Amino acid sequence: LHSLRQRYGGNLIHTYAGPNLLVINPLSTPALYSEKMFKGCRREETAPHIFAVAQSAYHQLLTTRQDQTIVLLGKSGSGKTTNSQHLLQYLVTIATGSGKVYSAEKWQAVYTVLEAFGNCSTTMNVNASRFSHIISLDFDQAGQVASASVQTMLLEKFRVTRRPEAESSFNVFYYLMAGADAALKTELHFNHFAGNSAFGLFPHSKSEDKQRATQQFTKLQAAMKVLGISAEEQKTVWLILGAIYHLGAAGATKAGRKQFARHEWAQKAAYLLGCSLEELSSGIFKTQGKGTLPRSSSVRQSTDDTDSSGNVLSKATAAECLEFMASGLYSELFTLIISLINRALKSSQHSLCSLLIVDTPGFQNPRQVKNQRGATFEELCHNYAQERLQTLFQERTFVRELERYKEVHKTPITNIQTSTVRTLSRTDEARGLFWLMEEEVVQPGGSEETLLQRLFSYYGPAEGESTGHTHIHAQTHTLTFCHRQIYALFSSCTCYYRRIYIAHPYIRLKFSLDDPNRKSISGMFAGRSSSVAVLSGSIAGLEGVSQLAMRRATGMRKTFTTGMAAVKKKSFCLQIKLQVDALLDTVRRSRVHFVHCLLPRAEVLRATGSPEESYDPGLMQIDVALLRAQIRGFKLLDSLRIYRQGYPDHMVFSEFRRRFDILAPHLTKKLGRNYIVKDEKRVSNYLRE
Ligand SMILES: Nc1ncnc2c1ncn2[C@@H]1O[C@H](COP(=O)(O)OP(=O)(O)OP(=O)(O)O)[C@@H](O)[C@H]1O
Repeated sequence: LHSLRQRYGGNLIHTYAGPNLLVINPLSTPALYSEKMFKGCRREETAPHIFAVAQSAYHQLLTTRQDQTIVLLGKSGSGKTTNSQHLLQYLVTIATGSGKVYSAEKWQAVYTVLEAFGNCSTTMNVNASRFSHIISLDFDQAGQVASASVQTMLLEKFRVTRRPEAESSFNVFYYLMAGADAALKTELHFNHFAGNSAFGLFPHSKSEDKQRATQQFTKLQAAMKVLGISAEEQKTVWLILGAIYHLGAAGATKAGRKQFARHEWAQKAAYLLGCSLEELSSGIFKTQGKGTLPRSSSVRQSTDDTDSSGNVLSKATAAECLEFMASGLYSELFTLIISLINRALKSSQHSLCSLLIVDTPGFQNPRQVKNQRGATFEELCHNYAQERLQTLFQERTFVRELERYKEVHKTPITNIQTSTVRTLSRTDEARGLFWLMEEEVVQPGGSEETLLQRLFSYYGPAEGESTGHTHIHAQTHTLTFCHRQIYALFSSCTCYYRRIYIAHPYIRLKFSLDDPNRKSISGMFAGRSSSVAVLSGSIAGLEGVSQLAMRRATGMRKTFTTGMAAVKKKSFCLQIKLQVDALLDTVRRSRVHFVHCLLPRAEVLRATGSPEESYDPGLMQIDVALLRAQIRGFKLLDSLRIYRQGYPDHMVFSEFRRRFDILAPHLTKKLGRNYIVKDEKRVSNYLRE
C-alpha cells in the first residue's frame, strides 16, 4: 500500500504485483503513452507499463504459438477500457504489416463507435461501458495481425427504456439529438422534441453539454466512415434510433385498452420504421397467436419460448409492451453495429493464433458513491461477470500454483490463505454474487424469485444508513424495479419475435416493400444468417470469416446450444450465465494475463466530469481505505506471497527444449535438426547441463 501511494504520488501509475500489473487511474492524461514507449517495452527490461503487458503477451504468443488473453479487472471507472485501448494501440503499432489494414486510426474508430452505442453516464463513471466485449487479434506465421474481430455480450438493453435516477441512456441518442444537421433533423422529425418521454429520453439542456454531444456526433460519423459504413447504412441507423426516441415520446396508456398515449409521436415512429401506425401499434400491443408466425428456424425458437407459459404480452402492461419493443430494437441495432464493425475488420488471411483482450463493465455498488438505492439487476449481471473473471484469476494464480508446489516439494505451501472462492466471495466486496447466481439459478430448486430476495440481502441499504420509511421505500422500489426487469427480460422472446416482425425480411409480406425506410431497414437486417439470429440479443459478432474467428464463434454457440434446454425454460438468469460461460470458455483455452485496474478515489469521476479537463497534480492522492478494499478483493497480497514462494515462472519441458536447443548445437548435430524427442525431461536436463 505504501509503495503504491508513493509511486502514485510520483505519477507512476503502473506497478507489478508478481506477474500481474496494477494500474491506478491517474484521473488525468499523463504523457505515458507516446511512441517512444513502444521501443524495447519488454516486461523484463522496462519499468512496469501497460505496453509491457502487451509486449509480454505478444512475445509469448510468438514463442509458444499459444493463444493469449489479457483480462482487465476492476471497479467501474477504474480504467479498464482506457487500458484496453492502450493495449491495442501498442499491438497494432508493433504488429501490423506494411498494408496498415489494422491501423491505430481504425481501432480508434472502433472504440468511438462502441462507446457511442454501448456507453453511458452512470453514478460511478461518466462514460461507463454497459456491455462486455472481447477484441480478438489473429496473428499469422510472421507475427503480424492477419485478421481481427469483436464479440460483445451482456448489453444492458433495457437502459434504453428505464434506468436508475441520474443516469443516462446510451450516448448515441444524445449525440444524434444534438448533432444531426438540419436535413437529418427534418428527416427524423427532430425539429422539436417532446415534452414527455416514457423512456426519460430528452436532449441535453445545458449548452456546453449540447456542444460536446455535437462534436461527438461529428466524431462518430467520421469513425463510421473510417469503418466503411456507408451514408445509406448510417441513415438506417439514425432511422432506428429516431424511431426509438419517438416511441418513448408516444408513451403508452396506463389503463384501459393498450395503445399509444400520444398518437402523433407514434405516427412519426411508424414513418421512420416504414410502416403504418396501425401496423406498428398492433405489432407492439396486440397479442399474436401461434399460427400467425412465419416458419423459420429462428422464429420457431421464439414461439416455443413464448407460448409454453401462456401469453406473456397479454399479462404485460402497455408500457412494458412498448419497452420490450424499444429495447429489442436497440439490441438488434447494436448487434448490427457489431456486424458492421466486424465487416471492416475481417480478412480471410490465414492466421495461426490469437491474442484476446477482455473488457467487461466494472464492479459497482451504488452505496460506494453514497447512493441509497439498491443495485439493479443489470448491475448484478455485470458484477457476476467480473466475479467469474476474478474466480479465473484465483484459479490460475492459486489453485494451479499450489498443486505445482505440492507436486515438486511433496508438502503444501505455507503462509497462503487458501480460502475457497466461496468464502472469499462472500466476504469481499463483490458480495458473493457468483454463488448467489449459481445457487439460486443453476441448482435444482433455485428460482429467480429467491435470487431477488437474496439480492436484497446483499444490496439493500446498509444498516444504520437510514431508517424508517425511506429505507423500506428504497428496498421496495428496487424490488419492484428488479421484478419488472426480470419480467421484461423473461418476455424478451416475445419481444424477439416482434423484432423479427419489424426487421426480418418476412416483413415484406406484411408491410409495403416500396417504402424507402422500410427497404433500407429490412435490407440491413436481411443479410444476417439464422444461426447468428439464434443468439441474437445475447452475443453479437459471431459472423467472423477467419478460421480462428469461426472456431471461437463455434465454441460460443456450443455453450448456448448445450444449455438450450434450459434456455427453453425461459430463465433469463440462465441466459446471462450462459453468456458469461461462453466468455470464460473462450478465455480458458488461452494463457491469461491479468491487469488489475484500481480506482484511487470514489466520486471523483462524477464530480469532475471528464478527467482530462481537470488535471491537477494535487489530484494524485489516494483514498487509502478504498485502495485497501480493492487490493483485498483482488487477493493481491496472497498472489504476491505465492509468487515469491512458488514457481510462477515456469515452462514445460518441450517448450524449454524448443527454446534452448539452439544453445546445444552438438545435440542438433548428433540427432538431426528435427529430432523427435521421446523423453523431453531427459533432453531438458541434458540441455541444462
Ligand atoms: N491510464 C489512464 N490514463 C488516462 N486516463 C485514464 C486512464 N485510466 C482511466 N482513465 C480515465 O478514467 C475514466 C474512466 O476510465 P474507463 O472508462 O476506462 O473505466 P472502466 O474501468 O472501463 O469503467 P467501466 O467499467 O465503468 O466501463 C476515463 O474517462 C479515462 O479518461
